[in-house]
Amino acid sequence: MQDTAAGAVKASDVPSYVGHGNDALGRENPGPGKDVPGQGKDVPGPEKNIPGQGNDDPGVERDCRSGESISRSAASTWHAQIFRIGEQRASHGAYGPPGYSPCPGGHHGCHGTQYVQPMPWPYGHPQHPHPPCHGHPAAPRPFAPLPGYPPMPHYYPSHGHVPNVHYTYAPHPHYPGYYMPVPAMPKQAREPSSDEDRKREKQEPPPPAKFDDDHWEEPRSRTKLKLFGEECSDEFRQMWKYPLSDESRRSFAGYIPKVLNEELCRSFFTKIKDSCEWKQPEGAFGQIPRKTCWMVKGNCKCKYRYGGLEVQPEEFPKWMIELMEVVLRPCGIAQNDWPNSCNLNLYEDGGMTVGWHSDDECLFQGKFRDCRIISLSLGATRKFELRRNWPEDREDRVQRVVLNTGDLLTMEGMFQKHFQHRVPREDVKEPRINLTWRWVKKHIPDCPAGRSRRV
Ligand SMILES: O=C(O)CCC(=O)C(=O)O
Ligand SMILES: [Fe+2]
Repeated sequence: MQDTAAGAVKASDVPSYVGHGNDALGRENPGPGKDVPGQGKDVPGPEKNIPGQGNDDPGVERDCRSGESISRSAASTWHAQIFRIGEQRASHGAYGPPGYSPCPGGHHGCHGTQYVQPMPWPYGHPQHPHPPCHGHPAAPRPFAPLPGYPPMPHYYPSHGHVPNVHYTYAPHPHYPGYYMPVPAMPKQAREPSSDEDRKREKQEPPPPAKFDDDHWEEPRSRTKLKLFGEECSDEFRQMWKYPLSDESRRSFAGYIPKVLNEELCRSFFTKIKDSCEWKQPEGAFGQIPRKTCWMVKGNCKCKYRYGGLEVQPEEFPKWMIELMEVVLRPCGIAQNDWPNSCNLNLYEDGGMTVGWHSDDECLFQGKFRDCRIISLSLGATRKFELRRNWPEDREDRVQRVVLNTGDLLTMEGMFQKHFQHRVPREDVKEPRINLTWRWVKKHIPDCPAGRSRRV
């Protein structure tokens, strides 16, 4: 693919105004255009004036783990709005959009005092080569895929493999053949299906190809996928429940209440809370609304990257091995096959959350093959919700599992491809810790654990 006028995309070039809104803590995310190259930081972004997309939208819903918020209305329309800046500027004629001073430069044909007619091309387009000026934001520039990343044939509603950025590609609306990075597009909950929702649904990205008329994925009878609840020893088999068993999508969520007794829950909770080096990193839209820690086995050096943030690995401490011995027993996994990583979250109270997302990062390969994730909850009771990416008729409900201290939950099969999950905000005062054990299947290129695996 040839390079564009804008050159190859760097993570820092990715427009930061997409998916804006309030974050989970009610703060304003960076407004549109604030980081647009060549544009002053204090320039108000034009989308602030777009009805239904303002930061005061009551329907704000946080999505993806970067902590960003996307209002229901905005989330489905921001894709179109990426390029609305140019159109909006033009439609405001001589005076520019509200909040912008007229352009004294008078660029004939585009905007300012000499405005003649709408300019259909954004800044940066060969037909519109002006630099941004006087508060008129630069329109987003076209992006070529990163070197080594083939263009995606169509929009895919999940995380692209752009290092360190939780982005995917969408075809550029003005440059045929070019693709631009956009944040993972969250699917909207389908419960209230208004006309508006239905209209939006039409714009939604196409679902992946199905295996056959009746199955999204190759059925388990052929792939031989075994669930934890089937592989475990007899003494545990009765304990397993599968609140989600979607054979067509080969996606499952398993559950065992109280794999740890109260005393163990309390002692592990205190140990983990006090000994972890909790971080609250900045994602693409500000600090994430929870604390986190990423632990790995042995010499693995894989960082955990999602939502534009990166968490450095810490080696499994002694208590982790002790905890895994207890928690993984009902899963029937031999110690040699234990998960090699664990993501830990600390929710200090009900205001701390994780938004709709899938654990579909490249490390775990969950979008491409069966993937198992085992989660343990400690401390406050919180709700865990899940929803389908591509619901069919009568499949449109969000499902909910209430997770108490000591409860185990699993996500198995192709769950990360077909489902999203979240822990929503709640009126809870007490803290909760969650551990999710995972198998890193694809180590980062310089990771010694990846190298030794291949030898
Ligand atoms: O806290 C939970 O139960 C879920 C955490 C989670 O989804 C994650 O860490 O990816
Ligand atoms: Fe997750």
